[in-house]
Amino acid sequence: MELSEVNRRGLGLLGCGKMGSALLEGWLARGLALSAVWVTDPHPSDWLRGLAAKGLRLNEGLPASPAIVLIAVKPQMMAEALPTLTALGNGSTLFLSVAAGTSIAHYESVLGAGTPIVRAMPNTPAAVGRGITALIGNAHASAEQLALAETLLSAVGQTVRLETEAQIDAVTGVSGSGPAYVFHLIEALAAAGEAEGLPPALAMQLARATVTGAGELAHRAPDSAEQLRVNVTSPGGTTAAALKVLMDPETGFSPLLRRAVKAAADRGRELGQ
Ligand SMILES: NC(=O)C1=CN([C@@H]2O[C@H](COP(=O)(O)OP(=O)(O)OC[C@H]3O[C@@H](n4cnc5c(N)ncnc54)[C@H](OP(=O)(O)O)[C@@H]3O)[C@@H](O)[C@H]2O)C=CC1
Ligand SMILES: O=C(O)[C@@H]1CCC=N1
Repeated sequence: MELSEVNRRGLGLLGCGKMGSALLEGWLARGLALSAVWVTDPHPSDWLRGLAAKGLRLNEGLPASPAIVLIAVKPQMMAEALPTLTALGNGSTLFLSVAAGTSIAHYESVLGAGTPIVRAMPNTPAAVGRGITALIGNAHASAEQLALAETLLSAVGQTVRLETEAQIDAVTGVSGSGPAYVFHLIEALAAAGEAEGLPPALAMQLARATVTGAGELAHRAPDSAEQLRVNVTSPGGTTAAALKVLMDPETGFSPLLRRAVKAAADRGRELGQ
């Protein structure tokens, strides 16, 4: 099943906020027809309204048997939103969920045990084609349906298949939530620059360019992250002085990120209860 099949049978989107929009934007850029998209969202953005004026179906329900339905509502809205989709369960429609926490077993219990489901965890760099999405299907998702989910998700970045659903909470802690840690790094780096006497705008410009530049270098260079770090670090120099603080085994980055990623993964597990 390829994009032509989606254009023929349609794609439903339940919840089109930050993540749903990022994915939809990428798919439209890759050839998904506006006329094949049905979106349900109580407060559509101006962008969505603009697309509706050009042929996307907004809050008009769903087609009789869409190839795929993307579920992109917050886990907290799931109890209200999911029952609206039960008529499509146990059929040939693939459900693709990006919601943190909500398990495949939960979808099966609401939509029907024979429903093809792919659970995925993307991230917001998908909006610029640089996301990474981990995915796993249930027993009823065919090889073609998994391939379709992968085709769609690879339109907005890299994809990886998981071996077990249990891995997805750790994935959420690393890459799903991860962009927020990096944006906070920019904020914290800029604040530290200000504390060293730089004007706020200059500190922010330096911090943002440094994080995005280092990210691009990590993306393009063949070297390991460790080697890229070593390349910046002159013996006895300024970077070594900073890394002594950041690589402290008790108070440095590693134990801090370990706690942060654990908190995110634990919250994912909690949302799944
Ligand atoms: N943001 C991210 O970085 C990532 C998010 N996710 C997952 O994606 C999902 C969506 O997150 P995100 O896009 O950030 O959240 P948003 O709040 O931006 O988007 C959710 C959208 O769903 C709408 N909505 C609420 N209730 C319903 C309903 N009953 N039917 C249809 N639509 C409804 C919301 O409308 P309103 O605002 O009016 O309530 C909103 O537009 C979550 O499950 C999250 O776990 C996964 C990976 C990364
Ligand atoms: O914060 C959240 O719960 C979602 C899941 C991953 C990123 N955002």
